Order: sequence, then structure tokens, then C-alpha cells
Amino acid sequence: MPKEEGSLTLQKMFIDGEWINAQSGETREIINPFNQEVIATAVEGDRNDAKKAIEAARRAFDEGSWAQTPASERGELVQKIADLIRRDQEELAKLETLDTGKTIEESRADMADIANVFQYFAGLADKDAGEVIASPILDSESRVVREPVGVCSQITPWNYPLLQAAWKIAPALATGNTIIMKPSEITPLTTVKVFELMEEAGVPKGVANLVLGAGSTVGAEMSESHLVDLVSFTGGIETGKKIMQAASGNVKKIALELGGKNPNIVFADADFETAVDQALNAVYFHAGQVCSAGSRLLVEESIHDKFVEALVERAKRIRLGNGFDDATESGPLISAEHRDKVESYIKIGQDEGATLAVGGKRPEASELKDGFFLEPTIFTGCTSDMRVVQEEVFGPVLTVETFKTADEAVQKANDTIYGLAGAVWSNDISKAEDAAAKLRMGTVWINDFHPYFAQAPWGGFKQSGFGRELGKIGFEEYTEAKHIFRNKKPAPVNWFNS
Ligand SMILES: NC(=O)c1ccc[n+]([C@@H]2O[C@H](COP(=O)([O-])OP(=O)(O)OC[C@H]3O[C@@H](n4cnc5c(N)ncnc54)[C@H](O)[C@@H]3O)[C@@H](O)[C@H]2O)c1
Ligand SMILES: C[N+](C)(C)CC=O
Repeated sequence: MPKEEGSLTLQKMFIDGEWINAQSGETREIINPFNQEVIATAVEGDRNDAKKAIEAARRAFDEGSWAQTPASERGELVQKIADLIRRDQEELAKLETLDTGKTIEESRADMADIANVFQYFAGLADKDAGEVIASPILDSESRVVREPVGVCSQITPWNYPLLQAAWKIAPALATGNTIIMKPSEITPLTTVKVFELMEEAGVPKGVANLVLGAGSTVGAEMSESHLVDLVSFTGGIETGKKIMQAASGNVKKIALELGGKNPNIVFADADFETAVDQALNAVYFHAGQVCSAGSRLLVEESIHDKFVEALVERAKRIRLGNGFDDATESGPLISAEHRDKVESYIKIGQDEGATLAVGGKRPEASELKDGFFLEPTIFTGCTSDMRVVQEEVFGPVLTVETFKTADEAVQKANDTIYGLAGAVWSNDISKAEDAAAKLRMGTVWINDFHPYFAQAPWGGFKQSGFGRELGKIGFEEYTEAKHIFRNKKPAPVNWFNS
């Protein structure tokens, strides 16, 4: 909650049903990116704490009753968590804004989504009765059942701290797994709070464990440990590669939700005002710190000048400020280090010959001087070979390219290592559908940008990762399919006659 409403207590880890300090006694200060004030102190776990949590989760899976608990009961418990999140949604939203700088309106929307995610997976918990197979073998019965994978490490980023955690916790618990969750070390507050709610809901001891600390220690142990069966990771591509390597030791299942460089294709026949407005929202929502941000605008050549002019005018008027202020449309970047990275891309863009149409610097307003703000930035005259066009900047930076034909738009949109999301704007539905079919991305929006919800799967093609979260597929990711075959009339086969 905002500082004026009371100080936060020490943020602890939750291991084997107990709230504990780090074995090392280390702590870390949690910073408000709007003003750099210390908003909380969190215990800083290390590999030893991670090991303890993994062992607890292993015991709870192997010796506890969670995996065998009737699916309907697991569903009821997950639903209870959804209800508690709804009860405390305002407190959670305030914590998220305090920790990330995002506007309170965004945080409230996140909390509503998060409760829906728990509710959705609660509902799915007892719907899978398995499948009877038409066995080709006489006098036999063949069926497929779904079982939990086992012990799951779950590692999340700072941009949507609780939302990304919810996408992992809810399906894992609904399917009978045990978990070790590690939120980003710089934004742990809402995840800690939801573990308090899970304790209140009655999640059994050892089933859900929370470890706080750095990726290079806690995260590495969670990825390497041979006691873990699955790692589900959301974060950057370079970390994802490390996790793939670390997970190989015992051939864990892995699911990677990585970055994106997401094209937003605007055809000349699109509704102009809507496409401008949504292009702005596509890239600048949450200061561009969104995996699926529409940071790469591909606009049909005939409307380029008019479109860019309208975008620049709108970008100049975006109100930066304190996420708790109702007038604020966009908050700060998450940290000084991250702003430095985004600024380095602005320099790269300039050095590569792109034209800076607006922004590119820190705002001058005195009330923003302590926050990690950057002005909404637009580069025109971009080409596909530029690094600023190809690499994920993860900030308020839009690159603009042009195209003459639908084929050229699709070719350029697909010309990236990523394949997370993209959009097509056109009033010619068959043209838009044709382009959508050719885009190599996990999500394609037609005449919209950003929608995601519990019922539809989310994930990437190419180097945006693999595995899916949400939807029925996201539920199945936390299960193993087991084929059970029963011979109803066992008899010798007499293959070996001697
Ligand atoms: N595809 C998606 O759905 C999605 C959603 C949100 C964010 N993201 C991506 O996340 C990135 C931004 O988040 P970030 O900066 O927190 O990413 P990051 O990769 O730096 O960190 C993510 C998490 O991984 C941990 N980590 C770091 N090193 C590790 C290691 N060696 N082993 C195990 N864990 C380690 C961090 O502590 C953190 O908890 C962007 O690239 C964004 O696109 C993707
Ligand atoms: C997956 N999403 C869009 C909620 C957050 C990406 O950073």
C-alpha cells in the first residue's frame, strides 16, 4: 500500500508452511521507481534457501496427499484463492503500483484478470476425466489419464509481477503439482501477499513455496536441481537460454515465455483514428515494458506521413507521472539500470541513421526528476536490418517502417527472431485474415491490440519461447499424459518356445 497508508513489514519467504528469513540473514531494499524511495525490505534468499524450498515441495509431492486429492477439492481451493484475491484486490493493486510504477488503473485491471485466472483454472480442475482409446487389441481396455508433472519451479519477471505468477500458480495447483515460486527480486510485494492469501485459503504445507532472491542464485538452483520436474520461466531471452542449459541435467520439462519484437501492421484502408489511437496504446502501455508491446509499426506507404504526424502529436501529449495520480497515463521505467538500457537503444537507433521524430530523452518536469522516466519516443525512416528494429528494447520506443504490398508487410513482420504477438489493421477482412494466417506468432490480433484472457492460450513461436500458458493448453502443460492398457484375458504369448 502507499507509504502514507502504513509501512510494509519485512517481506519473508514461505517455505514448508512457515514464513522465514534467509539463512544468510541478507536483505534487499525494494524501491519505488517513481521516486526511488525504499518501500519495503525483503529477505534475500540464496541457493540454500532454494534447496530447502525444493526439498519441501518434493516431500509434499512424494509423501503428501495433494497430488491424490480429488480434483474437485483442488478446484475449490483454487477458487478460494480467487475469492480472496477479489476481497483484497484494492490492496494488491496499490502494492503493484508502488512496486512497478504502473498506473493504479492498470494494476486494478491486472488484479481483476488475476482473479479470473484462478477462477478459470479452478473450474477446469475436475473437468478432465481422461479419455478412453479405441484399442486395436482384442479383449483389452486402453485409456489416457492426466497426472501432475510433479515439483515445478516457477520464475517470473518484474513487469507484470503478480499476473505472470498467477498464470503459473493457478494451473499448477489445480492439476496437483507442488511449486517453488521465485518472483523478480525487484518486485516481490504482490507475490508475497498472494502467498499469505494461499496460506489463508488452506494450501497444505509444502505444496506452495516462495523463495525471494536473485536469479543467479535462487533461480539457478531452481533450474538446476534434480529434484525438480519442470521449470516454467517468464523473462528475457538470454536468461531463458541459461535456464534451458541448467535444466538439461535431469532433462526437466521446460516452458519458456520470452521476449518479443511485435509488429503492428496498418493497411491504408484501416480506420485511421482507431489505428492511430491503438498504435499508441500498443507501444506505450506500461511505458512499453510489455512482452507483446507493438514496438514495430509497419504502415502502408500511402498513409505514412499522415499517420506519423498524428502519432507524434499524440505521443507528445502522453501524461507521465505518479501511478497513483488519476491524471497519469504512463508511469516510469522500472529501474535506473533498465532506463540506461533503453537509452542505449535510442543512441543505437540514432547511430544507425533512424530519424528521431519525437522524444528520445528524459522529461524535464521537476516532479518527475526522481523517477526513471523517459519520453515516448518515435523513430521514422527505419529499416529491417537495424538493431533498434530487431532487438527488444522494452521501453517507450516505437520504430516505423513502410510497406507497399501485403506480402511485403508480412515478410517484414516475420523478419525477426521473435514470434510472440502482432496485429493487422484493415477494413478488408479477407486481406487481414490472409496476413494473420501468414504471421509466425503465438497471438495475432485483427483490428485490435493487446487482448489476452484466461480462456485463450498465450506463448511464442520461434525464439519467443515454447510451451503455452492459459487456456486448456496451459492447464495441460502441468500434466503428464499416461496411457493405461489392461489386458482383460491374460494368457501366455508363447513367443519363446524353448
Ligand atoms: N512472453 C511473455 O509472456 C512475457 C511476459 C512478461 C515478460 N516477458 C519478458 O521478460 C523480460 C523482462 O523481464 P526481466 O527483465 O525480469 O527478465 P529476466 O530474464 O532478467 O528475469 C526474469 C526472472 O528470471 C530470474 N533470473 C535471472 N537470471 C536467472 C538465472 N540464471 N536462472 C534462473 N532465473 C534467473 C530473475 O531473477 C527474474 O525472476 C522481457 O524480455 C519480456 O519480454 C515475457
Ligand atoms: C503477457 N502479458 C501481455 C500480460 C505481459 C507481457 O509482458
